[in-house]
Amino acid sequence: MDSSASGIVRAKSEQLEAATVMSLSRTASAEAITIPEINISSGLSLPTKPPSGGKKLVGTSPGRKSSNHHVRKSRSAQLKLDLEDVSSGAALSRASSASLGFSFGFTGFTIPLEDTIAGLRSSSDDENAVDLETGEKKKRMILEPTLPIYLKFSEVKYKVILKGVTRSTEKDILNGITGSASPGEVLALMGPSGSGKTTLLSLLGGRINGSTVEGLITYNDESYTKSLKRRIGFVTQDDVLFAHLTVRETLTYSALLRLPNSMSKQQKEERATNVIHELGLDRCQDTMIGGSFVRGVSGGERKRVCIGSEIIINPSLLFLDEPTSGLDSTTALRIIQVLHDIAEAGKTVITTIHQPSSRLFHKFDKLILLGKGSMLYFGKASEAVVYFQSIGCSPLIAMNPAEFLLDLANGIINDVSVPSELDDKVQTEKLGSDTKSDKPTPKDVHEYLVEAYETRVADREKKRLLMPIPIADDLKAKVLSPNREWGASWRQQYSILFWRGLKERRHDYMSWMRITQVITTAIILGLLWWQSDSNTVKGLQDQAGLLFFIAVFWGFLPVFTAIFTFPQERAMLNKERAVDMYRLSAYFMARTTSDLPLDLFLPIIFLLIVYFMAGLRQSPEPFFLSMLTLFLSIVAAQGLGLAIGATLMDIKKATTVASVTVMTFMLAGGFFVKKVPVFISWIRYMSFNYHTYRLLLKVQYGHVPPYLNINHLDNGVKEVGVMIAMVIGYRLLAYSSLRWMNTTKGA
Ligand SMILES: Nc1ncnc2c1ncn2[C@@H]1O[C@H](COP(=O)(O)OP(=O)(O)OP(=O)(O)O)[C@@H](O)[C@H]1O
Repeated sequence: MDSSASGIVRAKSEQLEAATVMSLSRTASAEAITIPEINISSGLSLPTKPPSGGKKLVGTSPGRKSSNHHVRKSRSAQLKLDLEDVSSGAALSRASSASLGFSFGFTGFTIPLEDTIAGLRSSSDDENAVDLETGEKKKRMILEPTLPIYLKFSEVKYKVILKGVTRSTEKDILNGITGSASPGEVLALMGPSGSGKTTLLSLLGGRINGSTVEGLITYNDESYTKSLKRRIGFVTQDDVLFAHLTVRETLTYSALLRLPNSMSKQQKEERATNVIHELGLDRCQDTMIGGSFVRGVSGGERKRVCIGSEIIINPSLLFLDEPTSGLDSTTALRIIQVLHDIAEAGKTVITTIHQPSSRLFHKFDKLILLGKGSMLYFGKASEAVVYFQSIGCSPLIAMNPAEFLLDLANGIINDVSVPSELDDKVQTEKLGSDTKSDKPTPKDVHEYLVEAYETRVADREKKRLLMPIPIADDLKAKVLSPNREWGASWRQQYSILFWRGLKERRHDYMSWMRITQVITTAIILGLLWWQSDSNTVKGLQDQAGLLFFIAVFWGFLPVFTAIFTFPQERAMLNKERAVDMYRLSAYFMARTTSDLPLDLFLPIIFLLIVYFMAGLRQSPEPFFLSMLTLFLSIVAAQGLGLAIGATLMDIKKATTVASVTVMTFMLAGGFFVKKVPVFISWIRYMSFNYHTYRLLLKVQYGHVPPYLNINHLDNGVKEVGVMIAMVIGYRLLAYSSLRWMNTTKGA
């Protein structure tokens, strides 16, 4: 047997082991809940869904002929294992290691990227899978190995402190939530609006921390570390995407920034293409995402793009906040099917869901039902109804299970039988009160359900969670790595973000409104000061007025353009920084420099028009020096706008502060008032209008005529020095504000 053939055999046999761990993890999860009265799950059982069964987006793993064989083998292997085998940890640990040596496609195990891959690919009869939607053959997605992550959480409590005018109050959001999710499973968090689903999801995803969080959340029995960010995908409820990028551009930039440096640019782009195929986005790949003012892709497609941006990194843990809200049931089912397939590929998937249809509901492996921040149920989704029946709550009419559970969580029991315990309690309470009705109130129902869960299930679950994860120490250690890893180098991040910024704002750059505004102003100024004469006192005073206006105009415009920069991108910045997509410094530099080309192009047109129409000093030197002075003024003013925007992060507040500031700077600029009281005269040194005006005067006239009543002007170096200090200082302030915002968010 040659080496490549032996590689294939080795890889295939390990693949079988890996398939076995998937079955095992499902089996382990299948025993999640055992209720004293009725045995909801019976220890080791067959997985609720076969590892490669069900409808898939694409066909199965390489060597489809052998895939059934694998499944059969893994199932029979699984049947042979008894409970000791599972809990001894050896089997899981071994199989987990094997799974690490393998890559997962969404639809099953695939081959490792290295060594044996070439041989296997050529021998595979299923390299191209069939898209269920179009029926077309397409290349299968190949992902690098995934670290299986077991998520456990015990007694998780969370409260917020609400600051009132006179005193602060505490509000309990979560009251001791316990549960777990294993690789290969989809755990759904369900409950009425405001029950704490998003909060729990954020806590589990490491997005909320602080002193108001209690309880234990572990990942392979280890606490959260920042290195986990690269193994976690988090799809937020709001689809935060750039409106003017296409679907392909969005996913490609995500791949370029987030995938490890060890992959080439081409491989990263290929990954983006694969994700597009996997999520059925081929038809809209060149369509803009769109937003409030731009028509773009549909809601379902947007959601899939968001999911794609997260699964592109091949995460071990995938969190999704209401991925189906606002979608029709078919699109919702399709998205849940995608999640199902992702889980089958060895990931742990946790999703919040509002009101799933029954078809959707049956796609979940495990379920947590929350009511007012308390646990009402944790266990297999398929057994939730049986559990509630066991505690005396049964639907009286045929109902979607999700609807039944949500009614219970809301305390609505119109079409639900009431347990005798609850009835007795209501009757007893009624005796002592005139107002109490016969029917249990939502509060009564909630208390009964919480108590039932506490007494019948909670302790058992908590004990179960204390058992260590049967996984090898070296795999656990991978979760522990304290180092942050960046997908791309600083230089690459800068360049990707720079070009992404240019693409996203290409429409702004070509904004005819802005160009027209500048050209029209220039022409009006040119006409008003048409061929002005600087040889007379009146003419010179007029020209000085023009120069001051130019200084003010190119001070105002950049400030009011720049204040929007960071507040507008705040959501995106938070989202991307939360997953360590790039360094803040790379983003800051890229964001502030990608606007410069247009910001420096417009004043050239402006000055060309005004300068010659108004008849300013006609020689190249003063023209270019005036141009440089304007550039300096623009970059300094931009810095002020960026600093105000980044510090306040609120467009309304920023606009108010900016207007007061620029007005003060304008008045202190030295044109309107020459004799300023000493105690406030320092203010002019902070005004870029003042320095720009003085430089423009110097460039035009060499010296300043005494009747202009301007302080002594030397060679202008001082003014240039102060402006350069402003360029740097304001930007440093803006950067520090962004960093502070980021730190306080705990990202
Ligand atoms: N920082 C906070 N300050 C005040 N209240 C908060 C805060 N965070 C969460 N809450 C409150 O906690 C409760 C749970 O919020 P959460 O967003 O987790 O609910 P949810 O179940 O996801 O709701 P929905 O389905 O409507 O999204 C709500 O009543 C919410 O108002």
